[in-house]
Amino acid sequence: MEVNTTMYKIGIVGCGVIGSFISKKVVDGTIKNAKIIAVYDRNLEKSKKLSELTGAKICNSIDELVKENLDLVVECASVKAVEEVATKSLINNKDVLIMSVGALVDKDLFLKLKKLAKKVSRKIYIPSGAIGGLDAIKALRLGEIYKVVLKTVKPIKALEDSLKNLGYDISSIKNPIVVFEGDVFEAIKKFPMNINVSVTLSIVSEYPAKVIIVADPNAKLNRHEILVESSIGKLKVCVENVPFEENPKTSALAAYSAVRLIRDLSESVKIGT
Ligand SMILES: NC(=O)C1=CN([C@@H]2O[C@H](COP(=O)(O)OP(=O)(O)OC[C@H]3O[C@@H](n4cnc5c(N)ncnc54)[C@H](OP(=O)(O)O)[C@@H]3O)[C@@H](O)[C@H]2O)C=CC1
Ligand SMILES: O=C([O-])CC(=O)C(=O)O
Repeated sequence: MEVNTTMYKIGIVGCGVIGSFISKKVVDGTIKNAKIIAVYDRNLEKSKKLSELTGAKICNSIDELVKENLDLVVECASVKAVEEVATKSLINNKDVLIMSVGALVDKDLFLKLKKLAKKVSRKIYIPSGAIGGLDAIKALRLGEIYKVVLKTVKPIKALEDSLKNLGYDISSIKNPIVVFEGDVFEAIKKFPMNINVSVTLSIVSEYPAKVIIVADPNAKLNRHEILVESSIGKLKVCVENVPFEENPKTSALAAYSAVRLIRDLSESVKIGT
């Protein structure tokens, strides 16, 4: 089914669990005809580790990485990194895949990047990440959408950093509690490492999601329950994701979805919406 047999040159910004997972899948051939050419992380040790695995050049800045001969830059660093990574990638004539989708809750930034991508004829890829059902929501969007709700239930350790920042006493949480209920704008501000999916959902539905976050001391999985109501029909999707051991904030599905997206770039058959 492959049509493009030229080598796809990839740069990675953020050498944490997602960056490492994508790199492993390039090295083991799951993503075919691709090579990791350059890596950058603010933590040099993590860059070195990925460089050892892939043979990629270690870059010392985003500026250095985007000057390399690349087809695609994969941002898997942080919400704060997105504007710089995406802007510089596009200006330097590279496609960009954004994992820290939360940054795009800023509509001005989203529209600015979209306009820039069009101007330079490059693409911005936003994977489904840790959720499912985006294919159906894209179609529902052609009707009228009037409700979008995301209820996320995560183990305490997945939410720990954000909860501490918000002043929660983690040790006192003995039963599942709602730690957030509000709109997508507030959700990503308070939980920037945990709820990127709410922004993906809002972008695809073009409707600001209502978000509920539950911290569950008994949970082992990251659960995302999605409800979309529209004039075309109702969609309910629930995913129960295995978290990464090395970073329990992140579901394995998020990394797999990026791997699948990159792999499918060279497929001639496209399935879903
Ligand atoms: N779209 C989705 O569905 C999902 C998105 N995500 C998001 O994807 C991103 C990557 O996730 P994950 O791999 O689990 O995260 P990790 O924390 O495992 O890795 C991120 C790496 O990027 C580094 N980093 C952060 N900011 C910068 C920067 N400005 N410049 C260079 N390096 C930087 C971090 O360094 P340091 O350790 O110093 O912070 C860390 O080494 C996160 O933003 C996460 O929230 C995660 C899950 C699902
Ligand atoms: O991996 C997940 O379950 C979701 C996540 O962290 C995010 O959306 O930021």
